[in-house]
Amino acid sequence: MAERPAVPDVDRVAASRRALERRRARAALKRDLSTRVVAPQSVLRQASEDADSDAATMRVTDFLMALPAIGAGKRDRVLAELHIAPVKRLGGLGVRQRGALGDWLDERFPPHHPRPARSRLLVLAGPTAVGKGTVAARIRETHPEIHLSVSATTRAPRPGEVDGVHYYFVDDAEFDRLIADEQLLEYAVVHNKHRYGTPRGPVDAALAEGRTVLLEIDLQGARQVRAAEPSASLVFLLPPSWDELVQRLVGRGTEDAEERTRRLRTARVELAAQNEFDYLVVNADVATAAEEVVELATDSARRSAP
Ligand SMILES: Nc1ncnc2c1ncn2[C@@H]1O[C@H](COP(=O)(O)OP(=O)(O)OP(=O)(O)O)[C@@H](O)[C@H]1O
Ligand SMILES: Nc1nc2c(ncn2[C@@H]2O[C@H](COP(=O)(O)O)[C@@H](O)[C@H]2O)c(=O)[nH]1
Repeated sequence: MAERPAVPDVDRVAASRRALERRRARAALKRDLSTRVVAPQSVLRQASEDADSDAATMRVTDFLMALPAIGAGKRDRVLAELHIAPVKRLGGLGVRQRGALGDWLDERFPPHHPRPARSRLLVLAGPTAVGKGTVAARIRETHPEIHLSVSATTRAPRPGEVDGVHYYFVDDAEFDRLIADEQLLEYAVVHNKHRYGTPRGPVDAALAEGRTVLLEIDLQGARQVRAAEPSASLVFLLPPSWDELVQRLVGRGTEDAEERTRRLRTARVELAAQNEFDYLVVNADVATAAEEVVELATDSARRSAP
């Protein structure tokens, strides 16, 4: 029998580097699935459209285990029910298997359906460090006709933050007074730490002038606004990936490790609630995300015009 030619060392090194990159990319994709930064249906779609994608090379067992609230028992029952062998990779599924898995995902993780905007009151929410403040600042710069609400907060200013511009920085007694006088449209303790609230007066005044109003607030606040004003449009800002979100939080450098952990815990809860929102906007690029939000605002204004 002819001997196989030896694989040159350089090829072996390159191949093992590629394999390592693949494993890292699949691990990142699993983090995106478990935190709901990406929908499982879009990963399945990617796997079927591009045989060379990271999604295609992921084992179905790993894919299922990365989904929120799916343990080993559930995984095995799903594989048996859908007649999928545990060794299968997403890219190697047959048409029927892919269809069955897609149907199961749709039932277990209902896809998001955008809802048309109905009023000039727009809420921008999303996990910590996704870029809500940055996108809002860009809108302030490029669309001065949109009124950006300035919140009251009991947290201390960060370097560079100006009272009355970024927030109204108040103490606990003042925040209590605002609540007692019913001056807040909504308020909440955010990240289990400080209180934040939207002053009602400026919002009412801007709406009365026919302006579009943008509130940059957390999930609890968004829910309160929806309850008080059901026609408000709720926009949820998503990061391009979980790792990018962590990178942005660390890169901002304004929180210590304990506070970052607290914020990332809240981020998971907020991401799990994204389907409550009318629109999902991915903030991969600030200018593009800001324009998408402005378009929604313009659309709302048109629909709510008398
Ligand atoms: N599209 C983007 N690409 C890269 N970096 C971004 C992008 N958007 C925002 N950032 C950066 O991410 C960091 C967090 O942004 P920002 O403070 O606006 O987030 P946030 O959602 O308002 O956070 P929090 O809820 O914690 O206040 C900042 O350093 C900002 O410069
Ligand atoms: N419910 C409300 N949440 C608010 C308001 N203003 C800001 N926020 C949210 O707080 C966190 C943390 O903000 P940070 O400036 O300390 O990083 C962030 O998610 C904001 O959206 C508000 O008036 N009401």
